[in-house]
Amino acid sequence: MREDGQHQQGLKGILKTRPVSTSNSLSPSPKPLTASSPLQSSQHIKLPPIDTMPDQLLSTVPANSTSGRAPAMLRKHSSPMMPPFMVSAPGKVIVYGEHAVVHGKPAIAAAISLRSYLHVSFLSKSHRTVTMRFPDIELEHTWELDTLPWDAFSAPGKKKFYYDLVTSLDPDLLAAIEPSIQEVSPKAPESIRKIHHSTACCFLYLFCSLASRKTPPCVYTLRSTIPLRAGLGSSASISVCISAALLLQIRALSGPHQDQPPQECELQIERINRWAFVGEMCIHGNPSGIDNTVAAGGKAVLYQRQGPGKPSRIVPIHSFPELPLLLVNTRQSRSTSVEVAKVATLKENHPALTENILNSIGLVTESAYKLLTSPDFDPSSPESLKHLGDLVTINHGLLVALGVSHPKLERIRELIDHTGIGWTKLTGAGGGGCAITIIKPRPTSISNGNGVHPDHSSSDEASDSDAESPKAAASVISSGTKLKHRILDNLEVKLGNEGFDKFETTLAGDGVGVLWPAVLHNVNEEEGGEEIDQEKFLRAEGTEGIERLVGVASARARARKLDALRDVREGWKFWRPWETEANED
Ligand SMILES: Nc1ncnc2c1ncn2[C@@H]1O[C@H](COP(=O)(O)OP(=O)(O)O)[C@@H](O)[C@H]1O
Ligand SMILES: C[C@@](O)(CCOP(=O)(O)O)CC(=O)O
Repeated sequence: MREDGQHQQGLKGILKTRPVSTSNSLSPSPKPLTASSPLQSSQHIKLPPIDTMPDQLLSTVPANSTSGRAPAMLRKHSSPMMPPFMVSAPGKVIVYGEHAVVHGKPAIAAAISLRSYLHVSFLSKSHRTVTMRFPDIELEHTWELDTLPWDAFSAPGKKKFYYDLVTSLDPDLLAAIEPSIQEVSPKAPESIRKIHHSTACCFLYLFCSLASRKTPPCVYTLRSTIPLRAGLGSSASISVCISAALLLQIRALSGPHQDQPPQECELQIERINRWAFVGEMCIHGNPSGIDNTVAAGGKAVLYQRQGPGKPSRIVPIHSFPELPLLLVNTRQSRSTSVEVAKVATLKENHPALTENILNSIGLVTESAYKLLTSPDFDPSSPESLKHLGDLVTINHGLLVALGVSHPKLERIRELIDHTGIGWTKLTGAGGGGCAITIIKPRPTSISNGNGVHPDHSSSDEASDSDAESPKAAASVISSGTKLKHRILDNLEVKLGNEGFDKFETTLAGDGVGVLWPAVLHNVNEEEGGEEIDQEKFLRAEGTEGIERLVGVASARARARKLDALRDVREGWKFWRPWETEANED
C-alpha cells in the first residue's frame, strides 16, 4: 500500500503507535495504540565490532551443541568461515477495507504464508566484497567493500544508529550511493534496470547505514515465493529480510527465543520494521508503512489514517486465526494510483453515494474487528467463520460498486463461487492483481448456507446430521477434506487454463523469522541435518522447491504435521508476542 495525495502520512506516526513497551500488547483485545515515546537512550546498545554472528542467536543453537556455537558436525568441514544463516518475512493481503482506507476508514491487513527468504553466507576476509544475488529479478552484483561511500554515511549529522527512527531518505546519502547503483546492470533494458536499481538502492542504503567498512565480506542471496507487483507486499517483505539480516549481523537484536517477554519481542520487531520502512522508501518513495509493519510483525493489523500530519492508528490483531487462504493472481498488471484516482472521481461525481459505499466498507472492517477481538471469539466455530466470510463477500460487492474490480477478477470469483469452496473478494487496489478466498471448513455445509450449488456430485457429500457418532464425525471430516482437495485440484486446472496463478496459502502467520545456522531438520529425523549452502538454495526449483528446502511451516501444518511430515521443517525461530502473551495469561 502506498500513501496517496492528501492522505500522505509519514511512518513517524505509524512507528510511534507500535507497542514498544506499553502494556497494550498484553491485552487480549488490544486497545488502539497511542503515540509512545521513541526508545530511551538507556535501551541503546553500543555497536560491537562486526566480525562474528550475533551472540544472542546462540541461544537458538540446538541443545546438543556443547560449545554454544553451531555443532561442528553440521558445518561443512571445508569451510573455515561462520556458517550461513537465513531470515524470512511474509507478504500481506488486505482482508477488508482497501480504498476506504484512503478515505479515513479502517482496514485490516494480514500476513500470508508466501514469503521471501534471504540467505547470508560469509566469505574469507581476503575477499573484501559484498554481493547481492537476487535471481527472481535476475539481478546479481558485487561491490568492492572499500569503494562504498562509508565516509558519507558516517559524517557528523549523517550517521544513523540502528535504534534511530528514520522517516525520510537523506538526499545527500542517496547521491553518495548513486555511482554504486549506476554500476548495476548497465546493459539491461531500461525497464529492467529500473527494477534492479530500486532493489539495489534498498539494499545499499540499508547496508551503508547499518554496516561499516569493517563488515565481513558476505553474499546475500534472496529468493521469494511472493509474486512481484501484485499488491502482495513483495518489496516490504524483502526490505524486512534485508533489515533483519543486517541488524542481526551487527548484534542489534536479541533472540528470537521462546521465552522472550512480549514487550521485548515487540521491540525487536519494531527495530526491524523501522529500517524496513527505510528500504520501502527506496523502492516506493512514499509507502504507507503498513506492508512492512505486517511483514515484520506477522499476524494481522487494523490500520486507519487519522488525517494529514497525525499518526496512523495501527492495532495488532493477535487473535486473527491462521486460516487457509486461496490466492489467485489475475496476472493483469494494474496501477494502485489509477484505481485510487477512479474512486476519487466517483466521489466527485456522486459524493453522497460514494461516501455511503466507503462508510459501508468501514462498517465491514469494524464488524470483522469486533468479532475478532471479542472475548467469545472462537476461530474454530463455523458461525464465526461464516461471519468473516459473509463480510468478505459484502466487501467485494462494495468494491465492485466503486468500480475497481476487473473482468478477470469477476471471472475468478465466478469460477470459485461455482465450487462453493469459500468466500472471495479482490484484494488491494483491484483493476487486476489478486483475489483472495477464505476457504470454508467443509464445502458442503457452507455452500448450502450460501445457496451456492457446489461443483461436485452430492453422492460425495456427507451431511452434518451424519456426524452423530465420533466414528461418523471422523468419516465426515475425512470425506469433507477429500472433497475439498478434489475441488481445489479441479479449480487449479480451470484457473490455469484461463491463465491465472493459484496459490494455497495461510492467512495471519508469523512475521520475520530467523534460521541460524542455516541447517534444517525434518520433523521425523532424530538428529543431523544438512547445511543449506548458497548453491543448494539457488538450485531449489520454484515455490515448491524453496518451500521444501527452507519453507517456514504454518502453525496449521506444524499442528497437523500432515502426511507431508517430511516436508515440515524445524529450526526457524520467530518473535511471537502473542504466544508469550498467552503464556502469561
Ligand atoms: N524477489 C525479489 N527480488 C528482488 N527485488 C524484489 C523482489 N520482490 C520485490 N522486489 C522489489 O520490489 C519491487 C516490487 O514492488 P511493488 O511493485 O510495490 O510490488 P509489491 O506490491 O509486490 O510490493 C520490485 O520492482 C523490486 O524492486
Ligand atoms: C487501494 C489501497 O487502499 C490499497 C492498495 O494496495 P496495494 O497497492 O494493492 O497493496 C491504496 C492504499 O491504501 O494506499
